[in-house]
Amino acid sequence: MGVLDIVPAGVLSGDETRKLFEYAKENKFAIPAINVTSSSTANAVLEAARDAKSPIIIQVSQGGSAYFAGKGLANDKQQASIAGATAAAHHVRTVAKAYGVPVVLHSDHCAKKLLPWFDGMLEADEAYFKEHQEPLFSSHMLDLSEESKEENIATCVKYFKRMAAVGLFLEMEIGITGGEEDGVDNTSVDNASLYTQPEDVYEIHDALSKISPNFSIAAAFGNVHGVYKPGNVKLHPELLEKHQKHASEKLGGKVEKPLYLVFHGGSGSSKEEINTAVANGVVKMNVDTDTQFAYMLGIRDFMEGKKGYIQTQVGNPEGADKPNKKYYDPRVWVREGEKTLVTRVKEACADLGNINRL
Ligand SMILES: O=C(CO)COP(=O)(O)O
Ligand SMILES: O=C[C@H](O)COP(=O)(O)O
Ligand SMILES: [Zn+2]
Ligand SMILES: [Zn+2]
Repeated sequence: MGVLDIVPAGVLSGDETRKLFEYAKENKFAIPAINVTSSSTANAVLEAARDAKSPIIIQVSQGGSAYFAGKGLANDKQQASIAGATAAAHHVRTVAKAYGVPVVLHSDHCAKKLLPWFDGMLEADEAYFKEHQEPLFSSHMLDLSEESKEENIATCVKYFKRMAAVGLFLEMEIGITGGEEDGVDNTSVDNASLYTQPEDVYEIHDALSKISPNFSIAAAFGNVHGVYKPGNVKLHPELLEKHQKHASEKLGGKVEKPLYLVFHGGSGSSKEEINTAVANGVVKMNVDTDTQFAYMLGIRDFMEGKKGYIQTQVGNPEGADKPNKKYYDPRVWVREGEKTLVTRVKEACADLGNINRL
């Protein structure tokens, strides 16, 4: 039995997303969530998943969404982020089935000030649901982790009711991810808020499970966005076991790991940290910085290696009359970035045990 016995190829609904996460948790593997910013990066992620025979999560951040629509557009009311997220979703929906893999289509961190972006995506989900009886996306993230716990939970409850009505999955964040996300600077937050407490995690589980089972929790365990030289924030994925134990006890002990947990800041993590996280019920690990670097690598090497062929349209080291069209065509050099991105996404799949899972 494999993932395709549980869920179909193509973009999954919220219910199917939960079924996939349940299967991953039972079989002790997790699925990488890769941030994409263009059809090129999205296609490379799908290509990697197809080659690795793996389900995959494709996500867009607020800034990545705006980029997808075009940096030349105004975004003062989140209009470019809404249009770009919608365009990215339609693109992935259109091509995903051709790659033959199940895809969780997700939007990344949405802080309080970015809620108009969330509202716009939700309206697109609701419109899509009217026509197709399923939402446009599989899942969205709400990140009110910088607000009080009470406000965080209340906001999630409010949105989750509307999301559940159209079959969406919710990811929420409690405890802060360090580093940077979408112009939110968490580089100097208080250390304690980088580690979530089991009681807080259960309080969220209790509030959200009354609405629908289709949600996950990004509980902080020292996560940081970006790759920096080792500092004083240390990743402690072993703490996640406490969340599962506490929730299990509160729920009567029948289910050993009741929570679907999410690992933010996957870039630069050691294999050991990843293994511990997966053993403790992490079903989704976000990777952005490392895949950004990977996409650049192929293009950098091409530009360096073919330097003599990209200075003028005609004339290269092989002769003054030789044409260079085969070198400056973006399908050639952008493709090199796609190839190195494919390799890095496959590595993320391997790290998480997400290989040959279809
Ligand atoms: O958590 C992430 C996106 O939400 C990705 O973090 P990294 O950029 O550190 O991989
Ligand atoms: O939030 C973290 C993700 O890496 C998104 O980053 P971004 O805002 O640079 O797109
Ligand atoms: Zn956050
Ligand atoms: Zn994150």
